Amino acid sequence: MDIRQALHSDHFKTLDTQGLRDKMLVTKIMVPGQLSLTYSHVDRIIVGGAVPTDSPLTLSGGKELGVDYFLERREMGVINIGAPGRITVDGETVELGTHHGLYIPKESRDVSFESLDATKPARFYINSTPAHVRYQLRHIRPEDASPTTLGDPETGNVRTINKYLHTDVLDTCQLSMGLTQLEPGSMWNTMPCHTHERRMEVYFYFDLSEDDVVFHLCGEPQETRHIVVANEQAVIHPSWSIHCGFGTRRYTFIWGMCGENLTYDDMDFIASKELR
Ligand SMILES: O=C[C@H](O)[C@@H](O)CC(=O)C(=O)O
Ligand SMILES: [Zn+2]
Repeated sequence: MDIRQALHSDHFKTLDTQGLRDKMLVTKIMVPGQLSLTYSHVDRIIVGGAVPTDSPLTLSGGKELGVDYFLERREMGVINIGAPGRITVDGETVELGTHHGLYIPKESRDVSFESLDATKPARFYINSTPAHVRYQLRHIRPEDASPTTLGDPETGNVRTINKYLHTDVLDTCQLSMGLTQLEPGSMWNTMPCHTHERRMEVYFYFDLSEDDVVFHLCGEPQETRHIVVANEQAVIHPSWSIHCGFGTRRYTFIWGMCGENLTYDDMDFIASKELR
């Protein structure tokens, strides 16, 4: 696993472009035939992807976490952004179409990821966080994900926020996750932006062509920087950082949060004119 240390805002200020990318950007997520995981010291979130081709991919690596098996003391959220696939958790198989999600509870021992058709693989995006209670395995279909459409064409940010791992949908220990889809012609997400000192957040951008990018904004509100993000890359934010962006074209992203609370609306909004 790629290990990322936590980043202090004083250090953040001193970094150049490559330095920022090395600390915050995760580029190795969707690798055909592989399970790729990055471990962040920020609230110990694990971020990654599984792209099964000819054979199933199995979650292993308990040793790296100092436990007997991966989810011994963790929970996991998965959203499939590829073709249909299936996930088997301790003998129970769930078929996940495009944009279907799965919550896998603590103490799930055997977890494997498969594509229905190896030539059109599933692309499972994964977030996992420490957990201390075992809740229920749960399949979340896009229509279950509590959609809210907001924004305005005038401000270029018409988008639908789908909340997959959210208190209205299911119980989790600390992980929240959802998928936000922008309408054609809308390029901005999360503007006006916010921080939430109580939770860290990871943004994973996808549905971008080879030629398109997202200018992702991060940093303390009065000390912002941008990171140019390509398709299927993620940015890890400590809780002091804003997180928002604009694309060269519309895109979709998955957000995942963990920390002190599960209160989606617990955000401190920042007036755009206050940003520096
Ligand atoms: O804390 C919540 C997260 O930053 C996202 O859910 C915001 C988002 O999807 C959006 O405004 O487009
Ligand atoms: Zn946020």
